Amino acid sequence: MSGTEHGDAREPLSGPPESPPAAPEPDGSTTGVWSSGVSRSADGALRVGGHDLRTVAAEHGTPAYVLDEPDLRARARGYAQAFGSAFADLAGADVYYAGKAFLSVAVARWVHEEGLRIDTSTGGELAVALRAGVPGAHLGLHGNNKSASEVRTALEAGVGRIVVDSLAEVELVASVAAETGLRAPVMLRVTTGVHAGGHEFIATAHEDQKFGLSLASGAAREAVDAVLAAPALELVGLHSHIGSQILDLGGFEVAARALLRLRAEVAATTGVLVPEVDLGGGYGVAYTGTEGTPPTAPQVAAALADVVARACADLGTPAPRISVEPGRSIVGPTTLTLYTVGTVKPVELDGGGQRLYVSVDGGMSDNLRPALYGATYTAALASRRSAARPVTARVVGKHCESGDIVVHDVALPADVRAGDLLAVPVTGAYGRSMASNYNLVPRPPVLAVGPAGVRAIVRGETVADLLALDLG
Ligand SMILES: Cc1ncc(COP(=O)(O)O)c(C=O)c1O
Ligand SMILES: N[C@@H](CCCC[NH3+])C(=O)O
Repeated sequence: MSGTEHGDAREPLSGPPESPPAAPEPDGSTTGVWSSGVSRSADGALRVGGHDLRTVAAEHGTPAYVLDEPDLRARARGYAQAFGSAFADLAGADVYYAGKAFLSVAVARWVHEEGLRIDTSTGGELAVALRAGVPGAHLGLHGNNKSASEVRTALEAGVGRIVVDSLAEVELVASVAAETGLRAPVMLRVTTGVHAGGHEFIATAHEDQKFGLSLASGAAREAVDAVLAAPALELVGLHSHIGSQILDLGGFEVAARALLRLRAEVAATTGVLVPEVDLGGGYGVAYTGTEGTPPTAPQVAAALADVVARACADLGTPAPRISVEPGRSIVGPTTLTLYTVGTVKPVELDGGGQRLYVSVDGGMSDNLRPALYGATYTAALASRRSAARPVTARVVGKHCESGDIVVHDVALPADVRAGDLLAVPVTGAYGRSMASNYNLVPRPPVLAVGPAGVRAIVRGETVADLLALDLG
């Protein structure tokens, strides 16, 4: 069962120019590529929440991630409400925001205030969520290679669930729990064999990859029995995450049915009815506006509730409490990256025609996804409107790699020039969170635009920060 191929590179680096689409105009909706607070002023500049991006750039510099706080809150609230109502007649549901997509103290606080729990996958993410004041009971800890110290911190913080990823980890968590005298609430991550998602590297439930306990090999069932036999462990749930950037929800039914079947078998053979089933995250978003319509939170919730109700009826077991872990679909569309254009270079192509290479002041260090997955984005002039004819452009970064591409193909006005601002939408998920200091480039700030105006919720790094890490 495969999802969309969106996200895979489709085109070699050189080749005949296409006529790529320009970025769609902001329309205030929540289904397009721009967050709902993005608009264009009468003189053609982009604004977020009424704040002119020229002013934002002048005050905070570029590159910068610009996050639309009301949009993020609305998406988080939308998930909480959609799952709350879709599962009201079953055993209820919790939505965990997947912090790996992007986590900061402010974001953790906002999503918590809007009714979400938080899924963390490292001690670092856990520390940020705890600093935000999210109660431990509303946090989960994931990870395929947790350290004893991460497990200890999680137990001491009273996390609601540690999602165990291997048989070795059953032992690790049991031994840390015994040491601390705390009973560990454990979920087991099961690989169901479903292959879904936008790219090989982000599909996570087929057999030949590192995550989870295989259902087919019997490891999942072995882990269930090991947890039930360990006095320091409490089996609170079964978990499956099938992949990311999924636009076709079909794979979730296969995975949910497999988990619910395992739950029914465990109940039949041990008498233990596992109370919760987590169906993971992975709901896709629109990056360019050409990939079809992504599912909305109410559509996802209704589809999953329907699957759970039918599967439980078929199996003759009561419905479990359900949880899900979306990251990208909550934070991705809330953020744009603002860049300043530097060098603009027309390049003659082998097959004839020209491509305009537009270099910006960031690149693969602030958005690794195009280089890692061939992911597609779009871009728009943010500082002015232009009536110049559209040309085939490629937005590239400032790093020493020809694969340092920000936007593979996009129509930009032929007069795009040094000093223009460019906005790349939908960079909120896996942008700042996968950023690096490659070429010793400082990582940009995350600027939140909200009721209090524009403020940095994550400070931009400086060269002094980089030098401070270097001990000579
Ligand atoms: C275990 C787990 N949960 C949740 C997520 C969040 O996925 P997404 O950001 O695609 O919703 C991921 C990432 O794919 C994951 O690995
Ligand atoms: N980092 C990936 C998604 C995988 C996330 C975690 N399983 C992306 O940018 O699409």
